[in-house]
Amino acid sequence: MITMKDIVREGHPVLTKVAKEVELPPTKEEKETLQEMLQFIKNSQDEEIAEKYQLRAGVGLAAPQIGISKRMIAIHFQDLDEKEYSYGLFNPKIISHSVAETFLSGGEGCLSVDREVPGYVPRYQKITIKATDLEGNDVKLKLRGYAAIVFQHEIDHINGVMFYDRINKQDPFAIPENSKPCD
Ligand SMILES: O=C(O)C[C@@H](Cc1ccccc1)[C@H](O)SCc1ccccc1
Ligand code: NI
Repeated sequence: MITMKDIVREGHPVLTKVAKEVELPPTKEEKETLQEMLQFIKNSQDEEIAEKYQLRAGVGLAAPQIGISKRMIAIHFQDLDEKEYSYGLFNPKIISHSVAETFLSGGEGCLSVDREVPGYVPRYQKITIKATDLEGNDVKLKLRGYAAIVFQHEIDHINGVMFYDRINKQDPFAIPENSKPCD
């Protein structure tokens, strides 16, 4: 079972490397790892389990965050319309995106960053991604708003990009052109 001791923290080189494509079909071990990543996110949202194992709540996790430099991400959350997103994905890729941008007015956090980093993180408002899921199916997801933000945060991780890399250094709260807050 993955717990916080398995989460790599900022400063570790694996977080700023571009992770390797997973050769498909994935090995049994790669599938098990991705399943464990998804289970960690679900556990982190379960009050009792999170309390018992002192898990920090998360909605996504990328393999580099557990020290594995492979293109695998796990995402689990319900958006405000109660739509559930629960995916373990191999080799996710953004194949198209809007010009328009968005951001969370409260900024972003990260399970690998044990500090507050204030500022808006500009993200695309809409994205289309393709990937392979845990059952080996090709998936194509059209995402917008908060879901688009979560998936972009996790895809950044497999490209070695941390959320604070995207914050405007001169003015962290500058509102990017052609953007609107997501919340
Ligand atoms: O570190 C991670 O990759 C998990 C992040 C993902 C994330 C952060 C900010 C915005 C979108 C996605 C964690 O989920 S950070 C903690 C958290 C928990 C619940 C809701 C939002 C963020
Ligand atoms: Ni993160």
